Amino acid sequence: MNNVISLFHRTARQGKPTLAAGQRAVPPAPAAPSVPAAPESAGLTLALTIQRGDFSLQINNTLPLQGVTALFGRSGCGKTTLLRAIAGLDRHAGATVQCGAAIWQQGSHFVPVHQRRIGMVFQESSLLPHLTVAQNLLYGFNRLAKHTPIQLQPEQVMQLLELTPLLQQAPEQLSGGQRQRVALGRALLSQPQLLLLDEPLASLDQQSRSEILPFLQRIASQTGIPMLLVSHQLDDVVKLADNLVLMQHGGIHSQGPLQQQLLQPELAAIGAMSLLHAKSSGSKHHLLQLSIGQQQLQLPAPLHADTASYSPTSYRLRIQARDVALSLTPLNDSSVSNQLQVSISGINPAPHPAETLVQLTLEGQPLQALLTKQSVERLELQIGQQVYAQIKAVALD
Ligand SMILES: Nc1ncnc2c1ncn2[C@@H]1O[C@H](COP(=O)(O)OP(=O)(O)OP(=O)(O)O)[C@@H](O)[C@H]1O
Repeated sequence: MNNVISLFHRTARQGKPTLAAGQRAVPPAPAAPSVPAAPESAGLTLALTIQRGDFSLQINNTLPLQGVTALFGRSGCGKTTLLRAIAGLDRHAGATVQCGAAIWQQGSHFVPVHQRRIGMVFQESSLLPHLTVAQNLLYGFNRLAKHTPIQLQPEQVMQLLELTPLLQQAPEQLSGGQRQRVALGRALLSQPQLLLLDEPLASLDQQSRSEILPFLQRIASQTGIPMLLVSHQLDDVVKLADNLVLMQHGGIHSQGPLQQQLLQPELAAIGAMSLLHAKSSGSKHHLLQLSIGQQQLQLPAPLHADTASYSPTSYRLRIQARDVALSLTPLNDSSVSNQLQVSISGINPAPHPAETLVQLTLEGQPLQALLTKQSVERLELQIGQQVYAQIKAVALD
């Protein structure tokens, strides 16, 4: 059984991800350049009605402007249309787009895309082919309007994204993942108050995706610049996002903190999973010692976790519902070492008629278990009951 639990390190300082652990090709983030925190903001207020043939997008919502917010939904539900309207790439009459205190569109007022403080990265990076990496990075930075507040210097961005070795290369000499890193750097150097990322990993193979994810996590934790991330991949969303906006049929079905949003039945249909926040008290014999409230679990430490420079204090655990089993009493004769006391908070139908999705509460955090209906009946599981959750196999992403 693979990928049962994935670990993502979060800084104790900010409570946001800084550097993913596990199969990362990227070492822990170097000492972070000091980056001023982005100002607190009231959110991204949107009022839009867009009609395109049979498709209509209707949005009347305020999205968070903190951390990473994923726009998630089926193909054709309107994610890119919404992102383009936010960026000002498309102008739609009657729309309102307000980012914090900045009104980008309202009535006849329309701030063109180049005057919105937005950094954008798309599926295919659009680096200028005749310029080196350094020149690409600095292209926009050297042309910033005089009054633009500089929150990130080129050296900081190069360090953050480990671009220094690539500076003299041409875009055609870079791998897909490296090109996306440069595109991210260029976007950051435009001094954005919001990063818009439209499937930035979609054109990459699995190896490149896992290489670039930690950099996205670094950006989120070390710059404080809010990100709106369009993604088809729930796995990527769970690794990166703090909030999830679930889009359906041209509208926002629901939005909220990722941990709660994962309980939405629409997401369970894709593959129910849970996100748990755990604290670490270090590692022993290559096993990370983690606690969730009063309860403990152990997981194989990421390979670089034993180094002195790598000592995160909090982690996110991603657990597939199908990898959680339940018993009425603690099991002492099982190979499963992670056994946690939980209470049943819901028993719901699963997409497959033979299965049931059991919602659990573990020290105040939601956990889901996908069981057969037969097992639920045999154990006579009921809401409110205290049971033991065995998290079967353990693997790190
Ligand atoms: N230029 C256009 N003219 C007409 N219809 C369009 C145009 N662009 C998009 N659409 C339609 O608008 C709808 C929403 O498209 P959009 O690209 O926003 O969806 P999406 O959720 O981003 O999809 P995907 O995940 O596949 O990228 C789709 O039904 C699409 O066919």
